[in-house]
Amino acid sequence: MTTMESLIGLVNRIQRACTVLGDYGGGDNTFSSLWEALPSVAVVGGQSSGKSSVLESIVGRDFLPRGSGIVTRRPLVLQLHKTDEGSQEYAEFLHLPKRRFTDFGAVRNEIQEETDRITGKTKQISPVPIHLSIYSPNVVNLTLIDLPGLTKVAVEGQPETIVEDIETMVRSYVEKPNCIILAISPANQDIATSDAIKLAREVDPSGDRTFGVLTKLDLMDKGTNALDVLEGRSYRLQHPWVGIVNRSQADINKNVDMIVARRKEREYFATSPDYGHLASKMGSEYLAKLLSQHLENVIRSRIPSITSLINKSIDELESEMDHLGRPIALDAGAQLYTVLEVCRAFERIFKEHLDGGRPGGDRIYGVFDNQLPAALKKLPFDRHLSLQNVRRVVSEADGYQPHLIAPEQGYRRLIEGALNYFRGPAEASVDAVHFVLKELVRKSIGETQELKRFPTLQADIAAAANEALERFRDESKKTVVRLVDMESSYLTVDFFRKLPQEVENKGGNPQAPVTDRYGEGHFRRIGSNVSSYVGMVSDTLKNTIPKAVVFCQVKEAKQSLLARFYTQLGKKEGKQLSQMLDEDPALMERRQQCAKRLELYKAARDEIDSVSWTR
Ligand SMILES: Nc1nc2c(ncn2[C@@H]2O[C@H](COP(=O)(O)OP(=O)(O)OP(=O)(O)O)[C@@H](O)[C@H]2O)c(=O)[nH]1
Repeated sequence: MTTMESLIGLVNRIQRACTVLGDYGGGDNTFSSLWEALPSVAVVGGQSSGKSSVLESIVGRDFLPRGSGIVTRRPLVLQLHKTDEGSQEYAEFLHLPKRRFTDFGAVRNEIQEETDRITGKTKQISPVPIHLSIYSPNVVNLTLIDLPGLTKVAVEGQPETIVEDIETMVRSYVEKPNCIILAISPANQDIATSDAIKLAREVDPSGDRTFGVLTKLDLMDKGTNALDVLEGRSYRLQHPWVGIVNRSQADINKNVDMIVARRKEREYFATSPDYGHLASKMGSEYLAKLLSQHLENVIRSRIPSITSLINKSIDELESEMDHLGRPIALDAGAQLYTVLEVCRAFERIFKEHLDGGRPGGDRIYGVFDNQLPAALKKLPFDRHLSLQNVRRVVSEADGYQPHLIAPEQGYRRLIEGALNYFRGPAEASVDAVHFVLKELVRKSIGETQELKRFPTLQADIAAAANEALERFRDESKKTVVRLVDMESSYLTVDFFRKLPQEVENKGGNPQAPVTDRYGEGHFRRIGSNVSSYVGMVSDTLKNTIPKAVVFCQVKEAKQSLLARFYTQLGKKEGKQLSQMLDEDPALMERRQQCAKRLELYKAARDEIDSVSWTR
């Protein structure tokens, strides 16, 4: 008994948790349904087949709404809990957890009102179940789901589609492989025309999970009996048919007590000439026990697959939660911590791009190894040091008094003019590296998983990093321009000392005319001297510009890309921090749903663990 109570109770508790979280099968299919994995008994029957009467008889109480038209418009999950003999009967609704109903007339009203609460007075139907638990010594442990009666015509006030809507809803329950179908048919109607059997045959052709119930045996025409059905000859099912005699309308009007009705039913079968030999397997009490036992067996056999579904779902949900990121705490300290964590993750990735491990850093070397030398090579020194220009510059520098030995001023002007050209490639290298760094920031932001959920913080980090890169660029430009300026501020004396003297040069050729001093050869020599001096400077800058760029931009970016951002962060208030951690609403919603599901599955796992002795 303990086992039975606990197993059915276990499924009851999980079912209730499912309903609270909006899982009642069907509907939202972004998550696998736990509800659908749980075995349940659904009661199906045509209108007036005696469905309500069977349920009330199993419970031993009048508690279902009555009336014309479609009364049951939401599934009613009826959980029966057997209590000790002599204890008081009471009912409880899941939606009114603190209230105990001892008056079953009030239960009936509450079912009606709760139905209307969701469906309105429009007489629509809704798949959201009402959960009712009944605690009584007169019940067996069993869970039944009462569904709207199958109908053929809509009555006044009901939408035209109701006939189809009801069938769709009932079908959505009974087609699930874990659903046990309690198919109610009246004996005073041809079984071939039974709505319940028609539907059961469709969804469970082997009859494995269908229990046939025949009501109104007492209303059959005199001289006829239902033995062909009850003995499985008319329509064969894997489980034996159960015949029932409920209270007649007259009994209901006279308020015949349910317990009395049960006794009368027992007597009916015991004394019936037709069914006497089946008496021990007929009646609503027998039906309740049969179902309870069967449900327990099914649950026991399903526990391993339910457990594995739960474990699989927990794994999936946890990995999705990891992917979505855990929820952020509300206090400023924790928020600051989160922001810093995310920033560090970004910085780590950015550094990997520079130091290797991730691609991109090599493009900076590309600037130094290709772009800069190529740009230096392309500088228009040929033009600047053309014979014509050398002569012009030197003559202009000399003024009215041509130089006597060497054109000191001319040299200086030519060299200064040439050195100015180096600014271009120097600044271009700074810009090129700046763009590489900027691109790496963009890439790193994209690659920081932790940042994906915070679009605002993402934009803040991007802005702070780019602002820092701009600053580094300015500093770097100043430095490289300074390197160039330094070259013109003081020329390398050694170079000129080592230059062969023109006079000595001509020593080998004493006949050379003195006028040559102002001739072509003279200026060509000047040009060539300046050119080799500039070549030497070019070689120096080819080495020093990269040093300056790395020092001012690359190293700074590695060390203090977000330094200012961190300082500003320290001054921020809780509200500003939470604005930074503003998440994408769709993502928040998804996380909330995942968290809720995870809670459900974990609760279900705990429930199952708590009855571990079932194995
Ligand atoms: N004599 C007799 N009457 C029955 C029996 N079962 C049900 N009835 C009567 O048949 C009528 C319909 O029974 P319900 O239990 O309300 O049937 P239902 O399938 O719930 O009907 P709806 O709620 O209208 O869909 C009632 O007047 C019952 O008293 C039975 O076995 N014998």
